[in-house]
Amino acid sequence: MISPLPPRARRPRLTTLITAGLVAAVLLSVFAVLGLVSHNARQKSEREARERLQQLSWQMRDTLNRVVLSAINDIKLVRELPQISNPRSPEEARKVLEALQKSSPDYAWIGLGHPDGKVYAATQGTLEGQDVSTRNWFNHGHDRYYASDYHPTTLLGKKLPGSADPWRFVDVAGPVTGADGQFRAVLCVQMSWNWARRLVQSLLPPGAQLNGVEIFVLRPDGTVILGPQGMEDTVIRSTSLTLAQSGTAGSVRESWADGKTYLTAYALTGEAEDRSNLSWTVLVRQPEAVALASAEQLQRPILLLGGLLAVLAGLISMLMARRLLAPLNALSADIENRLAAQDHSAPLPPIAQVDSFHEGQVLSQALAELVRKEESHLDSLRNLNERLETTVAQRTREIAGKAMLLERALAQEQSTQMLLQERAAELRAILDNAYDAFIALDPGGVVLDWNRQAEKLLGWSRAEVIGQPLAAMVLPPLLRRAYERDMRQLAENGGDTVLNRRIELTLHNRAGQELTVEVALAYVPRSSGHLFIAFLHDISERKSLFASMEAMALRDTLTGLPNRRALLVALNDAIQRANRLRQNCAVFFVDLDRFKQINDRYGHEEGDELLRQFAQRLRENVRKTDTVGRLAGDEFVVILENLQDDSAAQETADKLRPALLQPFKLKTTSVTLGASIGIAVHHPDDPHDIEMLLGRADRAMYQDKQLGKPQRIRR
Ligand SMILES: Nc1nc2c(ncn2[C@@H]2O[C@H](COP(=O)(O)OP(=O)(O)OP(=O)(O)O)[C@@H](O)[C@H]2O)c(=O)[nH]1
Repeated sequence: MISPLPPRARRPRLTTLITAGLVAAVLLSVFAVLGLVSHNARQKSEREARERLQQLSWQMRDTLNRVVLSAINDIKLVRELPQISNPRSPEEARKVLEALQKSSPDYAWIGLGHPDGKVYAATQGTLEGQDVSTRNWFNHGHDRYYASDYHPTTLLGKKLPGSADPWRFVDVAGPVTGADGQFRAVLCVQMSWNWARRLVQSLLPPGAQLNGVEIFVLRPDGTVILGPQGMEDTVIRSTSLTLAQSGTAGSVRESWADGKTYLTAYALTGEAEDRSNLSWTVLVRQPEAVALASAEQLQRPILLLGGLLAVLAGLISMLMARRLLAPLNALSADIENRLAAQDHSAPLPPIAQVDSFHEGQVLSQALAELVRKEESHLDSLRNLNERLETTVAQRTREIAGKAMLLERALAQEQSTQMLLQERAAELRAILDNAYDAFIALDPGGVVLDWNRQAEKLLGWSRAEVIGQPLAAMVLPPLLRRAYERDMRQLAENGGDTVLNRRIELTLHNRAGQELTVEVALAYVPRSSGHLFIAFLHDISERKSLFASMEAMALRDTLTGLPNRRALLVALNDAIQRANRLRQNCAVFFVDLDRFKQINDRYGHEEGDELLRQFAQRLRENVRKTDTVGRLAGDEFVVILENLQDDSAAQETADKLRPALLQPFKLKTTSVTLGASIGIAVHHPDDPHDIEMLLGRADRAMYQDKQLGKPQRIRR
């Protein structure tokens, strides 16, 4: 099976991309051209505007200079006249002055101030005789030509006819000297400021005013002495003013106090060599927006043209792209149909061939080749797939058969497991309820299992001992080394000395009490580590019972003394010790005299009591290391050891006799009776014969009884 292609994300068509790309390129070009043209147009407009404004400022400056210079020239000319330099009368001088005024209508007043500070002659006689000694023109015009700043009139204004604007004047003055070169007077021309206003109007044609061009004349402190309406007498601080006052002329772009940006041309009036006469600043400004309006206007048609070009380019590119991509679209539709075809075994028409352009031709041929290869590849895949499916079906059948077998084996295994678990549970129950304690150990002696009986016997719970070494817990220290040796031997060679046999062991329980147990040990070989199992049975009680019974069998029940059996053993041991130590030992055979009569007279109980007291007296009168026993009836035996010589036994018997003759206090009476003592001594080199030794003692006792006195030792 061929896996289907993943779903395709929606992508724009190539026609759209080409059209969009071309439109974007055209728009980009238009904007680039627009930017360039606009920039150049702005620069050009600005340059032209600046030039215009500068020309205006220069014209204004030159005209101002020229007017003031012309006034100075007039003064220079007139002062040479004798009517002025040496007037005969004020009338004579006045005539000359009025003639000058007539030729220059803007000369509002021309006067001649004498050194005494009073006006000597003046046009229309105005201010004649008045004191002008405090006026600037009078003071500065003594020795040089002086042109004053614009100023509102003081004296003269009141004398002149009324005007809409207050009268403002510019004073131009110069010294008048006589033929002898002596100072005679100051000649002053006061020019009405109206000529300056007219000058502005003549320089600014209506068109320029419409374009927002404005001319300012400023005093050095920035006060507007000539400017647009409302701005006169205000103070301006601007870069252009500063630049102009540095003596340069030019133009700047700057912000004015109204917040707008203006192109401003600046120039400084007065003579470059000496500006002390006149240093007004001429500023000619135009709002930048207006100055550059032509450049801005140029942008609109370019934009329009660009837009049209973009639309046109889009249309053309779309048509071209469609035409170019039509064969490719047919090709891709063909491929899509092939991809969408469900039945891959059905034959599909061949890939369409594109012959209209080279790349399409190469692409369609390459695709046709690819499709051919893919179809052949698909055929191989189909064949492979069929073979694979057959193989898979066969393997599946085999696996199903094996799975069934495995299932059966698993079921069998499960039932075996259950059986095993049941057996294990049974075994556990058997072990837990076993009469004996059960312990399982690994070859290292570590506890692996521990039944309930083991818990009872030894005191540790199963949980406490699992994983613990057994020997350290239950074996007395002395036995541990032997136990470890035995365990090693068991692990190495099976240790048949202990395996499968019952052995007796002494153990400690948890409380530290000693227990005697009978152990049956078995060895279980296993693939997962060998196992020793031990069954322990407590035989402590049986042992103590046996011991007490054994003790009873060796004791005389009436007197508590060793009986005949014990005496024979003790005598045997004494002979062995005597032989080993090369010392003598002796046997006393002691028999009560006329004991029968006690029984007969006082009864058996009193007879028993007498026997007990007699035994006690015997015990008290020999050494602790000596043995006193009762042979039978009223016959007793004393075994004496560590005797230095032959007389030692006789001496002991001699000491014993009087003690035995002391009265015995019975319940009902007190009796005194003697005892016959037979002595037999064993020397280290004598034959080891117990019966013979006892017989000798018995015979000696009989003789003693017969004699009624102690006998000498007989060999
Ligand atoms: N009360 C008592 N009497 C016993 C016991 N065993 C033996 N007799 C008695 O001790 C007596 C021993 O008698 P005999 O051997 O003649 O000794 P005897 O009377 O002392 O005579 P002689 O030895 O010749 O002086 C018997 O009468 C026994 O019945 C016993 O355990 N208790």
